[in-house]
Amino acid sequence: MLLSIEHVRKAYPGQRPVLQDVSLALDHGETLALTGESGSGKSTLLNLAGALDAFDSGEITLDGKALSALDDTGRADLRRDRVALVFQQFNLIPSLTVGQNLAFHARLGGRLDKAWLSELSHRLGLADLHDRYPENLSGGQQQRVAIGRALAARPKLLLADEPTGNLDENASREVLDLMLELVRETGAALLLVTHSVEIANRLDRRAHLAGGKIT
Ligand SMILES: Nc1ncnc2c1ncn2[C@@H]1O[C@H](COP(=O)(O)OP(=O)(O)OP(=O)(O)O)[C@@H](O)[C@H]1O
Repeated sequence: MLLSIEHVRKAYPGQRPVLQDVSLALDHGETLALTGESGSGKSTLLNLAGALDAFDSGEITLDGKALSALDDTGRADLRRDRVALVFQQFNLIPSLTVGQNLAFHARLGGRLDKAWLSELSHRLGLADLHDRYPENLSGGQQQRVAIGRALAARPKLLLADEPTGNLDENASREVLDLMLELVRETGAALLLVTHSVEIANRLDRRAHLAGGKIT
């Protein structure tokens, strides 16, 4: 098992708990769609799964490591080695070129493999765009850079929060196709937040979040 979430509770200060008792498991290489109404806590759960935030009780185990036992530094180390994220807003670094954005996280984590990066860049149709800046790319191109950047370090877990939410239908299909293809090829597991039933149906499994629990 790559990711195991057991009876997790999470409340933001001064609020009722967003997650009351969430249990969910994800195997190596498995793809899972997380659905739920706006405000149900999907992004919160994704952040916890990626060791980006702390939870109140329960346990999350990522690649054999219990997150409750880690401090901020421990969580940051685990995240850097195992996890990558793709967001709806692309979140590229505006002052870096496409080529520099692609290499950024892999380089930070000391896992830059130039041959793999070059293959990724070709597969994602980005080879001719390396010298451009994000602002001069279409949304679909920006998200392809974000996916390349995420997979460059060969993460075991890819977390994607509405990754095609800002794209039109064609770009959305193209980006999703490429992401699923590369995820399956690299053996990464994928936890993807989506409102789309069509997208959810393309993944191995689906979990629905409501009332602070998986239903
Ligand atoms: N950092 C935070 N501090 C305080 N409250 C927060 C924080 N992040 C989220 N919340 C609250 O927690 C609840 C769940 O938010 P979350 O973003 O996890 O939901 P979501 O299901 O991803 O929503 P959406 O589909 O609209 O993105 C919301 O009521 C939100 O206002």
